[in-house]
Amino acid sequence: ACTPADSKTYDYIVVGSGAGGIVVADKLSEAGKSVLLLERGPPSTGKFNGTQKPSWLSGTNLTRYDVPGLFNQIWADGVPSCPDTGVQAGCVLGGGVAVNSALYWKPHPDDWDVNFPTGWKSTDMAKYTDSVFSRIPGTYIPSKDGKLYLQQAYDTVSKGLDSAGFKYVVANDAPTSKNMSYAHPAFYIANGERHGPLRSYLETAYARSNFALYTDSNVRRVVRTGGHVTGVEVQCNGGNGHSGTINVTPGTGRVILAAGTFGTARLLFRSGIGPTDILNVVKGSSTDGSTMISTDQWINLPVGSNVNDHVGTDIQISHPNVVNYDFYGAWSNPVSADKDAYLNKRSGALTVVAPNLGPIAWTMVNGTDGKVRHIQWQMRVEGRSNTAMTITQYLGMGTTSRGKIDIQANMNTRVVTAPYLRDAADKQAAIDGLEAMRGYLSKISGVSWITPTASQTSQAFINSVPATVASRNSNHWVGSATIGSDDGRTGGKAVVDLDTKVYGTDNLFVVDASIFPGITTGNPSAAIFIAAEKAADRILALAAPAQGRRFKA
Ligand SMILES: Cc1cc2nc3c(=O)[nH]c(=O)nc-3n(C[C@H](O)[C@H](O)[C@H](O)COP(=O)(O)OP(=O)(O)OC[C@H]3O[C@@H](n4cnc5c(N)ncnc54)[C@H](O)[C@@H]3O)c2cc1C
Repeated sequence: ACTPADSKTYDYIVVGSGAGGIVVADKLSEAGKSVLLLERGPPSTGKFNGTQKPSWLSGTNLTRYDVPGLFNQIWADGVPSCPDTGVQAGCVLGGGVAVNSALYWKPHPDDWDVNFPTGWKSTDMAKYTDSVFSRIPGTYIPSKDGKLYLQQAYDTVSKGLDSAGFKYVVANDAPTSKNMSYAHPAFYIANGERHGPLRSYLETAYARSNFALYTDSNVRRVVRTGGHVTGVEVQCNGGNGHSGTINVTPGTGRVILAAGTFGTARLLFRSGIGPTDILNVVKGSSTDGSTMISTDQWINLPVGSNVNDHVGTDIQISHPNVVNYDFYGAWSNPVSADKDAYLNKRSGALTVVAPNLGPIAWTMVNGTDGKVRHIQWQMRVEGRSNTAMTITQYLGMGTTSRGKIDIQANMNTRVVTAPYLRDAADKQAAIDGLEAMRGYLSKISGVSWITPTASQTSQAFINSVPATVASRNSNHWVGSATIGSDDGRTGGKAVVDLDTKVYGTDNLFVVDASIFPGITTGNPSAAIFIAAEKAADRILALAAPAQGRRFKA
């Protein structure tokens, strides 16, 4: 049943329990602050009372979010998706880190040094990186018995990479080796179950008496007078949700938005923060128009205009040695020996992240504009035949193209400009990277090409895949509320300052993927955890807003 808000106040209200929100909420509560973490979605993993599971998991404290071999089934009934977001995203406890493939990479120094402003360079991030990796060590051997399972595709492709001159690394022991290198995929899995922030930071936060978590509680907008936020408006989403206005501690309390690249942008827009044309859409809407904060209090910032994502291009090969395991069948009819090995020993094929990833490889391309671009090659056993592998080229760190998101009158966010291959140098890097990889993969004896076909040039192939969300989406969206010292109110790109505080406010912050000025080399969640630890430190070091400022515009 829905619970109406009471008069309790919090030093910090954190909106969204994803990669950024969980970590920042834990660090703030560890410092003794009272913290409320608000999540719009329902519980996910078993540890936090999730319930979605196949019958063979009944009686266990596990759900489909916990068991790696069931990750294909996470979306089966649509429960975790965010229907108002325009792209795939997880609207459950844990956000992206509950629904993703749990791939986990210690960032390459360029991820900070090229993209981030002063104070957020790789040397500044080193201690937070150590902290994150001590709390979430990750592993490339998910099975508790220490063995790797279903390695046929991995073995086949890695032999080809060896003969092409690639170097094998243990990825998180060698984060700087991201050129002509490959690794076993690394995951935040422990004891054969999904680990990550849900099983580390959230558990420690949850054990503290100064921490509260409300699931099924959707924040509609922040309540503010001028630049000072007093609380948030919450709508109950059923389940155990809460509703009403929840306030921060008068004078000193703060609100942290961690609702993801789309969710945070939506909250800012609905709170009168963003480009005027987009705020006018909110003002014209039937849901928000009559109650929206008045135009004289709008804060004009470039929210939504610097978004980025890995540029995803799928190629497919096949090889007679590749074996396709029926992970979909594992939902209702698991191989009984595999089910027993999982239930009794947390070992075996069901500890393999569905749909079974092959080697992950990295290359770098020198751009025609003089800038280096990083590519991650992510292989999985899935495709047009039972012996096919799909290999996604993730063109990432160093790309210069950016896109834009906005909000529609029904309060759904959407991508208005996709961030893919808009600049010539990005496109050329995708072509050059592919051309080289085709050569490397041809070293695999017995390989056949599905796409591109042998007669198609790499240029023709890259050009044939539309630069749209439908064709290129990599689920790694960043950048709708970019961090920087170039204040967006006066022509800069930044929405938040170096303390992650929204420009023009004195107690509103953003701590999630939105603040990333550009995409990382690998899948981004580890970098988001690290950034969230760093942000917590900077926020805690800030003096409280001066009393009396709170009623000024
Ligand atoms: C299918 C998929 C696979 C992926 N695979 C990987 C991978 O293997 N490895 C990796 O590193 N990254 C992966 N990613 C990306 C990674 O999960 C995201 O980059 C990361 O989770 C983003 O963190 P965040 O904190 O910005 O937002 P999120 O993790 O999306 O969290 C935002 C949270 O805020 C909540 N929320 C939103 N709006 C509101 C509101 N108004 N009120 C209350 N709560 C709200 C959401 O429900 C959500 O829980 C994947 C993403 C997806 C979708």
